[in-house]
Amino acid sequence: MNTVPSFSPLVALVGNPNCGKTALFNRLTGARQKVANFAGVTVERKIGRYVSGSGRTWQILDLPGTYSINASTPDEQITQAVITGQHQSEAMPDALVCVVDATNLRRGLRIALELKQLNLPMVLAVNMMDVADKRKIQIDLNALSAALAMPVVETVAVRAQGEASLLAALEKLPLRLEKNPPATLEPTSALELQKQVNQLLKDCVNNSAPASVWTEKIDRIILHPILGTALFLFLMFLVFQAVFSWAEWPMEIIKASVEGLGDLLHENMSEGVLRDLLTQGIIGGSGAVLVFLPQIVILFFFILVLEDSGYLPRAAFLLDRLMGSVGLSGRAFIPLLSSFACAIPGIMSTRTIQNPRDRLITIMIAPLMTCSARLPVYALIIAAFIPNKPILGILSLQGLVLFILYLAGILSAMLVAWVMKPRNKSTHALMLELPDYRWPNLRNLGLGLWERIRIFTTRVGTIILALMVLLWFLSSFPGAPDNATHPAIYYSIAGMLGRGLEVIFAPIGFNWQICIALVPGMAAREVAVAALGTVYALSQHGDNLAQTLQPLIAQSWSLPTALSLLAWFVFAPQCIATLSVVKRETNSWRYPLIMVSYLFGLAYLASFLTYRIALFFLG
Ligand SMILES: Nc1nc2c(ncn2[C@@H]2O[C@H](COP(=O)(O)OP(=O)(O)OP(=O)(O)O)[C@@H](O)[C@H]2O)c(=O)[nH]1
Ligand SMILES: [Mg+2]
Repeated sequence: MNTVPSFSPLVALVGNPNCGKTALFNRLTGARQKVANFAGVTVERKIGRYVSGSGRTWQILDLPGTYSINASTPDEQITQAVITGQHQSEAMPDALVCVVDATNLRRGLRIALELKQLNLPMVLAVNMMDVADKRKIQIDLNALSAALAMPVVETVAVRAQGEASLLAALEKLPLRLEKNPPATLEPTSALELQKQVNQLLKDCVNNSAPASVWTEKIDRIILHPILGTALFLFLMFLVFQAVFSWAEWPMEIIKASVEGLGDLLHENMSEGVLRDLLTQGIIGGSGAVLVFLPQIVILFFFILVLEDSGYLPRAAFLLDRLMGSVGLSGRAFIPLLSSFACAIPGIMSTRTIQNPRDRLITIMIAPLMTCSARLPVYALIIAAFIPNKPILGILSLQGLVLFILYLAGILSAMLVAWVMKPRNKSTHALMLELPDYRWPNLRNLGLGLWERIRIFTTRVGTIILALMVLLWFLSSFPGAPDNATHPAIYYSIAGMLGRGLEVIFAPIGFNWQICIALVPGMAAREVAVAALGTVYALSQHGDNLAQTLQPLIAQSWSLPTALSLLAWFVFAPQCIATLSVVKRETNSWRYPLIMVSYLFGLAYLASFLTYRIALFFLG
């Protein structure tokens, strides 16, 4: 009988940022952690496992990339703490896999030499060998292995079986069952390290080919102050145009299916509470959000392509001056850009910012970047109130309005950053790595989009659904009195709440139906759309249920109200999940509280001005 080894070693993947650690981790463990072509993608430790041929279970730890084991940023500190056994909740690893980028060995070998001092069993994985081969970089793995006195393997983390050699090397690694005591590091001088690296490169690497020619050529345009900036603006604009024009027909299909389902239930079920709950509460509510799936997918398509191509750090360079003028560090660019997807990963990736004050400012303004959950709200109101007419022949007016809303968020963020900026701040040059351009990996792109579809539909099917059922009950009971002049919802618990809130929000043009929707909208912003769907489905007299949300609000809101609501959502105090992440990252309640209050204030002010000005001009 075979005995299965019971000891499951903990192996940590360590190395420079952007060398492919997470790609390897995903390959080994079947996980789907985020992989992208810029430094600082992974900012927290992630654990996974795989079972090797011998039956042994290995625990694999993916860590944030680091340039040296002497950490300077909060994400690097995590890596340092884990590998030296000082992390509070993580045991010291039993072995290390040092991942290096074959096209950037000079930097990779530096950290390999540093890690070697920890005296842990270690394998060197020379990754990106496909790229190195193309560039005719020859690496003598045997010589490197002999010089470093450790197994050296080549890997291609983006190719099937690209990790096989690493698995084989791990199996052969002599592992001790008892843990080493935490190592005390004796820092080697930078000069000494450099000397050793130079020697290794001389003995083991034959690199006569120049660096990527393509990258240099493309950069001449993309990093050009005028051409590059124009291209950046064009790209951003393209995204918003695409969100509206490409999404049209898939949205029609979803809308028709949702409506068809509603009609089917309405016709085939007998009248009663259950039918109302299903058609008005669930289909009217969750269905109203589901329609926006295509727009979300298109937005993420662009984000993922930009992330994987290597464009993002370049955009950070282009905008560094502009950001510096309001006191933001160029490093804030990527966290802020990620916040367009969702503020939560954006806020987490501020861990790559070294200066605590810079980091705090970035956290505080991250929610002003329009997250994808707000897209349904914008899209709903824009589609209902902004005519779908072309301007200058090619641009759509709806896309332009969406662009302006995003821009309004960005400009207010810069204003807030400027207000928070320390007055005597010395500016320092932006040090960011520019990775080589890469074709976005199709599998990655597909997985990334699938992940988004899954997250979105899960939200529709769980939190939004649950809230809509609750809202439906609150909006249906108690029923209308006998002499009712309004629809029943007006007299319900939710109706009373909405009418109470209307006192506060009437000056900015919100009716009681909108006020009801604002409350569950705090759980997640797209819920506001679902809630409007339910509330308006219930506000209907008689049997004209077939009407979907968009024509309903077009009939019942004035244009100033619609504009005011758009302005509200540029600032709309963020969802509870964001606040709890701010609490965690800043370690206090102070900043989430400041954040809610200042955003609420700004939202109210912006809506008030918008409403009043619109009333003045539009009557
Ligand atoms: N061609 C090629 N690309 C690779 C390989 N390994 C990783 N990549 C790509 O390199 C980029 C960086 O990969 P990640 O796995 O995110 O790198 P990381 O080391 O986890 O980076 P951080 O989390 O920022 O420290 C991605 O665009 C990957 O698709 C490889 O072997 N060959
Ligand atoms: Mg990573």
